[in-house]
Amino acid sequence: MAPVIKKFDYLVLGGGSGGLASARRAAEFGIKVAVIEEARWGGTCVNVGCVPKKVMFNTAMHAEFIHDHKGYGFDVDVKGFEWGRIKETRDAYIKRLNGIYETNLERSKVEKIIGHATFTQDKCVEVAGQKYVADHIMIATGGRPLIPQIPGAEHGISSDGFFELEELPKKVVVVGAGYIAVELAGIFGALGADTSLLIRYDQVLRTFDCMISKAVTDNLEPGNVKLLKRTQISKVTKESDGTLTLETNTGVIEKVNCLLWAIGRIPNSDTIGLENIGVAVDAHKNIVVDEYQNTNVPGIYALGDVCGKALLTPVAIAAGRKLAHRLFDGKKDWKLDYSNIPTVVFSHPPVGTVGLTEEEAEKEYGKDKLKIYTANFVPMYYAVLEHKMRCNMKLICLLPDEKVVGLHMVGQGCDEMLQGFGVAIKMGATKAHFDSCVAIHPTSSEELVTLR
Ligand SMILES: Cc1cc2nc3c(=O)[nH]c(=O)nc-3n(C[C@H](O)[C@H](O)[C@H](O)COP(=O)(O)OP(=O)(O)OC[C@H]3O[C@@H](n4cnc5c(N)ncnc54)[C@H](O)[C@@H]3O)c2cc1C
Ligand SMILES: NC(=O)C1=CN([C@@H]2O[C@H](COP(=O)(O)OP(=O)(O)OC[C@H]3O[C@@H](n4cnc5c(N)ncnc54)[C@H](OP(=O)(O)O)[C@@H]3O)[C@@H](O)[C@H]2O)C=CC1
Ligand SMILES: N[C@@H](CCC(=O)N[C@@H](CSSC[C@H](NC(=O)CC[C@H](N)C(=O)O)C(=O)NCC(=O)O)C(=O)NCC(=O)O)C(=O)O
Repeated sequence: MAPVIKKFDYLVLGGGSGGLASARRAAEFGIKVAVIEEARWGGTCVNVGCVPKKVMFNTAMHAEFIHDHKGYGFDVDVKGFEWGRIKETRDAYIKRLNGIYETNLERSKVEKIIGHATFTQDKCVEVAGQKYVADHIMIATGGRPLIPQIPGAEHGISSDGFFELEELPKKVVVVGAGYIAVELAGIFGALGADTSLLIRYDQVLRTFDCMISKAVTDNLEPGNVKLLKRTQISKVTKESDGTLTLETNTGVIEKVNCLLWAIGRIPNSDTIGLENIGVAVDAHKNIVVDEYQNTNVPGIYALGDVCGKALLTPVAIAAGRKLAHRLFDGKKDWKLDYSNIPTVVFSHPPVGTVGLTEEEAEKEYGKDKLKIYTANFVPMYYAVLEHKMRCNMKLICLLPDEKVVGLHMVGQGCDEMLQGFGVAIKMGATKAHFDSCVAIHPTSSEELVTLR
């Protein structure tokens, strides 16, 4: 006899950032909620994304600061760096977080279902032979790294594999020009690996403001990352000594210990039986949703990376919580406003950006309607050091009242500097509002309120 179909008020596919946040918020409203997860609680962010990446970024920051100790008068001998040790403590931290997330679900009275979820033709969700139904079903199955279709590509790893590395590879090649490529190449470089970054064009982060793109590209080599422009791999061969030989359009790269693909991600929408229920996806397999996270099928919603828009943890969390309030808390109009989402790239030094790029602003409003303010300075931290990492800032203002429509910066501390400015911009701040705030001295952030 077939097992009885279990019914919930709210069924969530995916126990990552969006799924967990939405499920737990929904459970606060006294309804019956379940979340299905096939791997580890916490999803990409906790297990193979933001969290372990930030630990490694912090590790890399230590490596950078060690070089600066001498300039500040310290006589410090570095005897070595143990990748294995930070990996062990990092793994233990992630394991603790997995447990915390599991306990949080139990505390919130959200039922946990372990296994791979797929939609069936009879409009159920099936996990390991058990069927489930719900009045409201939300898909937050995230995405996975893209691996190119070239001979030998399987000898490379993705960002997932980065977190499995047991030691710092001697010679590394990272391929890609986005967030992940820049962040992971920066970490490898700072920690002392012979690191090359292969990009298809002339700059990294090409979708960012041109100032950011140029500054981050220029900062790669001083950050111990060799940049190979207009270079694409056509074939990867694994040699008998275990190293990789890469054939590219600009030459052969030999004796590579680690090849890392960071060329984008694809949504996990093709493994969940969407065809059985007719949920629409776009040409990139992103689930198509409206501004309320509704798919084309009533009662089925999607959010986070699987929708392909602003692939960031706080976006998935915020969309998930808003949806829970809309469906179960009577907040009929609640939805996430996807405009002015602040974001940081943990490059060396980091990037902070919110709002329109200069190119986007020109396209939307016309060049003559904009006033652009910039700053380019050496932060005081470097005053007593031989090496200098400049800080670049840009404020894009819309005339006549100079409403700030874009803020871009790259430099030491810009990661932590952005959130407050993000609030101001979300409130509709003008240049005059920025100017009316007295500077905090001496900080890099004061430059943003004294621009002329
Ligand atoms: C290397 C890296 C670094 C990043 N750094 C940052 C950062 O610094 N800041 C930031 O904001 N964002 C960062 N991100 C992006 C961030 O991790 C994602 O935007 C976020 O995790 C998306 O959340 P989600 O809920 O949409 O999906 P996920 O967190 O990916 O969760 C999806 C979950 O669904 C599960 N799942 C998939 N299919 C099924 C199925 N059929 N059945 C059951 N379970 C299933 C998966 O196992 C997974 O646990 C980073 C990403 C990567 C890869
Ligand atoms: N700090 C944060 O908040 C982080 C956020 N994330 C999120 O995860 C998302 C995914 O990251 P990521 O995988 O870096 O993707 P991105 O979309 O950021 O970047 C991928 C880049 O790789 C380049 N590329 C594409 N195809 C190829 C190819 N065949 N060969 C070489 N290069 C190629 C493209 O740049 P080009 O066209 O110039 O070649 C493309 O922009 C990010 O967009 C971000 O939203 C990830 C990490 C950190
Ligand atoms: N922002 C601080 C705090 C870091 C932090 O949030 N730590 C997390 C690490 S996992 S980071 C995983 C990520 N969390 C967040 O992004 C933090 C969420 C924010 N505080 C909020 O509530 O909106 C996420 O995917 N969340 C989904 C969800 O919370 O439902 C933690 O310890 N969490 C334990 C706990 O929550 O009890 C920092 O960077 O130091």
